[in-house]
Amino acid sequence: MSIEENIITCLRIRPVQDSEKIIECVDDKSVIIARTKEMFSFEKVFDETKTSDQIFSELGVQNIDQCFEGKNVCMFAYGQTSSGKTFTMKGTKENPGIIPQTINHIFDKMDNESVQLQIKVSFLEIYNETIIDLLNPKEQNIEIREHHSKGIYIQNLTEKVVQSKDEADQLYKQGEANRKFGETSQNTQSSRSHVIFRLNFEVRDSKNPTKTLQSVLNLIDLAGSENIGRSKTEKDTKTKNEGVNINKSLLALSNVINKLSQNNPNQYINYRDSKLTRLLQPCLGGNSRTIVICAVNPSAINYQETRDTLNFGKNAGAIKNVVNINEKQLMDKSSFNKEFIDNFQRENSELKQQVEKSEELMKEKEICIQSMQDQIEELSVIKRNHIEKIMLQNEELNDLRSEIMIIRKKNEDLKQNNQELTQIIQDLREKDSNNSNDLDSQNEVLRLRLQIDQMNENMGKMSQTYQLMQEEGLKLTNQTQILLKTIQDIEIEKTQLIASNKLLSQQVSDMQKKLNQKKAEIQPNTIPQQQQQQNTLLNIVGSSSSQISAPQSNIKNKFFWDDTDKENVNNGNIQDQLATRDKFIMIDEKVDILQRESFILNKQIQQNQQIEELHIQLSQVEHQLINANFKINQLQQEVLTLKSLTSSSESKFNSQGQQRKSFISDCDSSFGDVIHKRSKKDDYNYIKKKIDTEVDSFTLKREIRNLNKKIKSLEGLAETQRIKLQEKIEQIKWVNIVRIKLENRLMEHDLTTDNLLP
Ligand SMILES: Nc1ncnc2c1ncn2[C@@H]1O[C@H](COP(=O)(O)OP(=O)(O)OP(=O)(O)O)[C@@H](O)[C@H]1O
Repeated sequence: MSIEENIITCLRIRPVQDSEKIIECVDDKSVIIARTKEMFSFEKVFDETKTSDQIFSELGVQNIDQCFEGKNVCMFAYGQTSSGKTFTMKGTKENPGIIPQTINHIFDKMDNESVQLQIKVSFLEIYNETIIDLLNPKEQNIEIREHHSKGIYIQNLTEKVVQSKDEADQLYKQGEANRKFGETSQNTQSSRSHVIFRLNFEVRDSKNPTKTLQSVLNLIDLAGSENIGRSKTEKDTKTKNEGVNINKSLLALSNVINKLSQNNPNQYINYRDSKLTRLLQPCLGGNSRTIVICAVNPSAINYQETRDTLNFGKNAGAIKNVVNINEKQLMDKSSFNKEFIDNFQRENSELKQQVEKSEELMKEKEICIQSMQDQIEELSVIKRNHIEKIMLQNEELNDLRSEIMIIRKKNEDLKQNNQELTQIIQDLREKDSNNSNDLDSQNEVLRLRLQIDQMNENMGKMSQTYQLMQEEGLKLTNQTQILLKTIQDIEIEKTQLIASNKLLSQQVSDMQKKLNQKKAEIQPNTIPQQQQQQNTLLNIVGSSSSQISAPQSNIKNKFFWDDTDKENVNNGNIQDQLATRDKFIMIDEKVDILQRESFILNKQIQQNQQIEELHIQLSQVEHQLINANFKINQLQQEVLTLKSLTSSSESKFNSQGQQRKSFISDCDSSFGDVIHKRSKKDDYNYIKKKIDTEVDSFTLKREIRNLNKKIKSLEGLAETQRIKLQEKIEQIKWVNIVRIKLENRLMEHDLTTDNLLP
């Protein structure tokens, strides 16, 4: 039974903030565009006050129920982006749309009316002109096919039988999660694809068990048409491309609708222009009840899009579909059995053929498997060999790594040595131009080796010399100690001498005092001539010894003059004359004593002067001694420094020599081991480093030689100083002897003078 009916069109106006709306509802079936007063009629107009529940109960229930009667039903929302299509079809958690409400309704109806129903669910998406199975998005091979009896169908699309509301709901949610959404200028959660949620009904007719009713319910949420020029996402190539594809498919849909609306049976309808129109083909002018929900956003800015949608609805409403009740006649028992047996036999023969083919295939596969097993075996052997080889190579590699590590370490050491030695070589080259040109040659290496051997010999000798020097150094130290002791003794003697000198000075001053006393005693009893003589004597005492002889002769002259005078006075009192003469004799004697005393004093003064000179000499000698001591200390210090230098150089030389020896032997052995693995450059570097090491040894030995020379020269200097010191000591000894002699003389003189004193 077929029923011709128009596509049912409804309008849903979404609520907007804009005060100026471009459409006005005339009644619940028509609207007019405010500006143009164009009127558009629909089966139903749902203004912004209508809820999703109301829409479903007024529009959904009655149409979906058609599926239970074997009629195909298709319901889709059409409109610009952000007009409320998804809100209408899917809805939100609080306001579930048509699809979730349909699921509820179907299973509620099944339960309530005991309908024997089998439902299969499939869910697909058309994204950028590609069909994606939303229940199995990994499936790539999804294609639209057409069958003479089945009609248009989708190959490999997942179809799942669902027994309950929850199962269906679960599948819907699963598909929704795989769906493509994105942000557009007008919608942050914009559908970037068309989605078709499909339910296949198979209803067993309770009145006639030989019949089943079969129908398909397509619930479609189309992607919104988008003004790409106005889109802020223009820069985003991906979004732009999506927009282009969406618009292209919607244009194809619009074209199909346009043509169909003209109701010209001869007109060619190009359903193949897009996947969308191809899939919707049965719903557009075919066997389906189709409900188009036109969704509009009535803001002034959307005037053109709203008008287009209204026109789309108008055109769609003009399309006539032929709705059939899709029955499937089930056979009676005998014909059913016959058909069943026929089918069974056909299937059986098909299966036999398949089995034969499979067996052939099996054999081929077995052969293949066998050859593959053989190959696997061969490969296993090869693999084992390879593993063994790899293990060996790994071991070799590890050995090589450790060798490389050692060589690297040595190279680093050598680099360091090289840096030091390069400088030395440069010096050597400057000093010895003959050597400079030959350093790189093997001959030079040999020559250097000879030199090194010679130097080693010299080193042995030098070590002996060094020992001798040490012994001499010890001797020198002892001598120095003795000298120091002597200096100390001299110091003590010097102090004693100073004390004696003071004593002597005191004695001299005492003597002068005594002399003055004598003078004072003589003065009152002397005649003017005597006074003159006394004065002369005092003058003599105070002057040098050479001046003494003149006053003596004067005194004597005086005596002679006195004798003449005596004769002159003979004519007077003889007694007085005799007394006077005695007096004169006594004075004469006293004068003699004084003259002697004066002479002794002069001697003492001379000796004092000598002692003073000796003191000066002594202090000079002491000063020299201090200098010599200081120099000796310096020399000792230098000797010590040189000793430490020599010992450190020697130890450095020994350790470096040891290192070099071990390094050279290591290098030799490493070189021998890895010679086949090393390049010529390595060999060159190796030889160069060896030469450098030997040059280093040569330089060190030369340093030691220089140091030893220096030690020798210092020792010579020390010896000279020691001799000088010895001389000084001799001088001091001599001074002491002189001093002692002088002291003895002074002692003797003291005694003499004491006797002379009254
Ligand atoms: N009738 C309505 N009542 C309340 N909110 C609505 C209504 N219609 C749409 N909206 C809201 O408007 C926004 C856009 O709606 P929706 O995503 O359904 O548009 P769309 O036409 O599907 O857009 P697109 O084509 O870009 O996917 C959503 O936030 C939605 O919740």
